[in-house]
Amino acid sequence: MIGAAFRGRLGSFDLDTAFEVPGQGITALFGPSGCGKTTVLRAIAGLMRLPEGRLVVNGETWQEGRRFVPPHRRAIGYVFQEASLFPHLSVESNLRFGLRRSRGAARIGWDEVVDLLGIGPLFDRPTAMLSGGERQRVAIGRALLSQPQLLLMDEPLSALDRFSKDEILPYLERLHASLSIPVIYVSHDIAEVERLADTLVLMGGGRVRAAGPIAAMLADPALPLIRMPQPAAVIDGAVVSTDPVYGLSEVEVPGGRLVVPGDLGPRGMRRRLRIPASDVSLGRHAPLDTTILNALPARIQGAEPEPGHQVTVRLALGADGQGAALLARVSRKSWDRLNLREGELVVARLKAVALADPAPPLSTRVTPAARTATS
Ligand SMILES: Nc1ncnc2c1ncn2[C@@H]1O[C@H](COP(=O)(O)OP(=O)(O)OP(=O)(O)O)[C@@H](O)[C@H]1O
Repeated sequence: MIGAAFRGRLGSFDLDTAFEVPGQGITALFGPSGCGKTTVLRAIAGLMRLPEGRLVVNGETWQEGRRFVPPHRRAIGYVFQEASLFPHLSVESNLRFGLRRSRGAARIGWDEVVDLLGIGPLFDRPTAMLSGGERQRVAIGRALLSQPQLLLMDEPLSALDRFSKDEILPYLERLHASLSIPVIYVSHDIAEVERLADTLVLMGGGRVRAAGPIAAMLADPALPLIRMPQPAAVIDGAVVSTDPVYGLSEVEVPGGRLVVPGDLGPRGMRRRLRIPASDVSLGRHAPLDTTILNALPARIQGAEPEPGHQVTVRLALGADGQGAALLARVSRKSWDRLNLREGELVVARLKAVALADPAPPLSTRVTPAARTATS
C-alpha cells in the first residue's frame, strides 16, 4: 500500500491531497495542467518538503510529523519528461551509473532490464545519437537499475512525437507485466492512462477528486471522465482460445466472453480491452442476423444525459449485472423508444472491441491488419 498526504502553499497555489493506492501496479496521477501532479510527485521523491506531509510506501514511512527521509535515502527511480542522460557517456556507462546508485536489495538484474527495454543494441552509442524514444528507454533502464522500491514517471512520453510514443508504449507494458515494482505515473493524456494504469488518482485544483481502480473510475457518474468527448470502458481479461482460421481470439472478462481480432497470445494471458461507448448499441433481444460478433447480456446501472440529444448508459456485463463495467452512448430517441430503465436486462452489442494496447507484448506481436477493431 502507498499512502500519501501533502498539504501546503506554493506561491498562490494551494495543495491539499491525500490518497491511498495499492503498493503494486501502475497508478496514474491524472488531471489538467497545473493541478499539482508534478508537485505531488516531487513531494513523494522528497525533492520538495511540504509543511504537512505523510508518506508510507509498502510499510516504510518516508515522511510523518518531524520524520523526513532525505531524497537520497529513498529507494526511488525518477524518470522525467526529457531523459536527462549524461551526454559525455555511452548508453552502457549511463546504465552502469544507475547500477552504482543502487540502494538496498537487488530487485531487478542487468540482463532483465536490458532485455525488457531492448537496449542491448544501443550500448556503444553516444547518447547524442539516440532518438527520443531510445533516450527514454535508456533513462527508464538507468532508473530501474538503481533498484528502486518505487518508480516515479513524470509524463515520460509527453516530449515524444506520436511515432516514438507508439514505439515506447509496448516496452512500458512489458515492464508492467514483468516487474513488481510499483509505478506512479503522471499524465494528462487519457489514452495513455487507459492503456497503462491499474489505479487512477484524479486530481483537480490541488485536490484529489477521487482515486480507485481505472475501470470503475472511467464509468463513475460522479466523475467528469464519463463526460469526455469519447468515453470508453477498459476491461481486463484472460485469453481463452485463438482461432487462426478467422484471426480471432476469445477473451474471458468478468460477466462474459468477448471475441477480439488478432492472435492475443497463449491461453491465460492477461490482456486489456478498450470499448468506446460510441461502439456499443443496446437491444432488448439478441440480434438474429448481424455481422456483430459480440452481443452480451448486461444490466443497466444508470444513464447520464449528454448534450446533443445523447445518453451515456452505464452497464454491468452479465445477466446478474455483476460483471465488468461497460458504457454505451446512444441517442435519446432510441433510449426513449426502447423505454429502457435502470436495472433492466438488455443485450449489449459491441461493434468494436480493440486491444487497449494495440501493440501487444513484443513476444506476441500480431500483424498490423489484425490490430484494427472489427464488427
Ligand atoms: N516552487 C513553486 N513555487 C510557486 N509555485 C509553484 C511551485 N511549484 C509549482 N508551483 C505552482 O503549483 C501549481 C501546480 O504545478 P504542477 O507542476 O504540480 O502542476 P501539474 O499538474 O504537474 O501541471 P503540468 O501538467 O502542466 O505539468 C502551478 O500553478 C505551479 O505554478
